[in-house]
Amino acid sequence: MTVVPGTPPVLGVIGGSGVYEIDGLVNRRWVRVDSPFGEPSDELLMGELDGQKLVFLPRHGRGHRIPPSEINFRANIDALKRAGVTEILSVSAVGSLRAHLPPGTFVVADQFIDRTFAREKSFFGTGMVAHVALGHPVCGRMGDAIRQSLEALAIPHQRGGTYLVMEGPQFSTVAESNLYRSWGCDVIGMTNMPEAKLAREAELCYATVAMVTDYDCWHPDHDHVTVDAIIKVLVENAAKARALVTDLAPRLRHRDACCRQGCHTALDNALITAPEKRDPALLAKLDAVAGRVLGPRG
Ligand SMILES: CSC[C@H]1O[C@H](OP(=O)(O)O)[C@H](O)[C@@H]1O
Ligand SMILES: Nc1ncnc2[nH]cnc12
Repeated sequence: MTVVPGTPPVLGVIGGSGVYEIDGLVNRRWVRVDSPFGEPSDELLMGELDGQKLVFLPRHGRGHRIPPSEINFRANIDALKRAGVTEILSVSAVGSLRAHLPPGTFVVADQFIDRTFAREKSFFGTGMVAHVALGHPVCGRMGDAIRQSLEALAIPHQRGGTYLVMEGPQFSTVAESNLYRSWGCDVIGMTNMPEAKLAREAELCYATVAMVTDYDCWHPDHDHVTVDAIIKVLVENAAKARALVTDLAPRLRHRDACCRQGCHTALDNALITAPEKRDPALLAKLDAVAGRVLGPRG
């Protein structure tokens, strides 16, 4: 769907570890959405929250079936775009790389360092090359609204922070954890890249709420990170995340034009392949992601 001035926002929520459902949705239904990029993680849960259209996708699938490296991020973002989503809230569990960010803190991350290496990272490729800007990888307008919600709900938080994305599925070594700290990173997780890159290519606003579940292994009192310890905090964080979505949805309802930061027009100056050299098969797959600039049939 092309975002034109006056198009009402449709909020997409990608739920991470511990967030497999959304409370309070009316007219809720799970809908299968096919993508030319393969299988999304699950069906999409559609409904309305306080009058705001919302589409929810559990990143690992219901029951947490899919590990980080096997998530089909392209299919997920493409399916959300096909479902009409215009802005994405990504909710993620992370480890803390900073003493002042204890478990239970929510970080509205605004930068990423992408250390993943085994994932498809672009919708584009041979036959249709594109280079989108990523200096500011998240939507600042959404970040402002998220901060308002976190303040209203009295959830301890930090606005801004760098999220190191590792391949996983194993947690880091102490040497890696200390390296990432020396790079100035604040939190560590396994999923927000290439998700944020693909959202930008698909001209969707994207914002991350990174919920701290543990101090990563650099911390002298936390020699090992364990799933058991994480899950305990995760359950508490997940309840707060659902409250956050409920508070945030109406705050995002009013947008009378495309995103001021340019998220909805990211492809305007990104396409480089000469029209006569473009691959029709790839163009056909890009109908949803890049239909605004390529036309619905490329
Ligand atoms: C359950 S701990 C590790 C797991 O949790 C995070 O996932 P998500 O970002 O989807 O909440 C982390 O990236 C790992 O995939
Ligand atoms: N310490 C950690 N490292 C990577 N991903 C995580 N998700 C939650 N805690 C994490």
